[in-house]
Amino acid sequence: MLWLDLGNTRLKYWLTDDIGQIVTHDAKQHLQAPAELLMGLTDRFERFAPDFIGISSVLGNELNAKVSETLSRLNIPFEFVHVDAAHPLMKSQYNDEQLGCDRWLQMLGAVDKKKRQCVIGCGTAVTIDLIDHAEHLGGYIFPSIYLQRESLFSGTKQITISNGTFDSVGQGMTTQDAVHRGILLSIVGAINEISHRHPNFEVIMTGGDAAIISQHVNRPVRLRDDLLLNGLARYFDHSK
Ligand SMILES: Nc1ncnc2c1ncn2[C@@H]1O[C@H](COP(=O)(O)OP(=O)(O)O)[C@@H](O)[C@H]1O
Ligand SMILES: CC(C)(COP(=O)(O)O)[C@@H](O)C(=O)NCCC(=O)O
Ligand SMILES: [K+]
Repeated sequence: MLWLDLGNTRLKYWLTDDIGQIVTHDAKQHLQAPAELLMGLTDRFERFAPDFIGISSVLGNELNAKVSETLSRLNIPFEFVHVDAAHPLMKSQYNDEQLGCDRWLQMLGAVDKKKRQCVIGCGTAVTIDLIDHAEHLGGYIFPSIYLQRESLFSGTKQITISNGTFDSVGQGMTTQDAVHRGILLSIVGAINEISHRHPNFEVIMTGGDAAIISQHVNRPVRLRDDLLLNGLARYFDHSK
């Protein structure tokens, strides 16, 4: 099988064998041209001859149509995931026409009907979702640390583009530190507040910035990089 995750920043893919083991996987920035990036990967995909392609995309109809066009040339059946708020593994109270399919799949990949869970996706946007015994209660969406920094750079005169690091939530004494620490604190503080409000929820984090953010969270965090893949596998198992 070939599994694709088209996020706002990166395209991730996994090739898995008959028993679901990962044969190879990678993540690449697509620069809003995922179809062109896929075109460059088709040789690699053809060599593995997957019998099915399952796709998660949050890129919208126009880019999805281009992706479909590229994938059609492979002559391998493919299918995009559609959010199902009444899925047998997890019910959701969220507006299912709006819920991002990566968010939903990450939850589907994590959900455990015996637990209360808080699933945090740290991608282009940071998403925080609450699940109570396999019922999605809703959540929050924040701009990532990088999007927040860009908005300060573009919306102010005296804060100019700099390449600081997001490594502390202590107060800053320079503009660069104050910007990076303030932004990191906005996300970490929100996570700490939400986990304070929901003390019995297991905190699970995934996505490109999960490692940077999780270090400052004052609760034990389970880092999982397999959630979306797990969600895709669970989804296509149930839809056939
Ligand atoms: N090699 C990389 N290229 C781009 N972003 C990376 C890379 N490694 C880690 N990241 C981080 O991952 C984040 C994107 O995370 P990801 O989960 O791939 O997002 P999305 O699903 O929105 O595409 C970026 O904000 C960036 O900080
Ligand atoms: C919230 C998201 C932008 C996160 O995307 P990502 O950071 O993974 O690229 C995406 O799931 C999305 O576009 N969702 C639609 C809005 C919603 O979930 O309500
Ligand atoms: K958008």
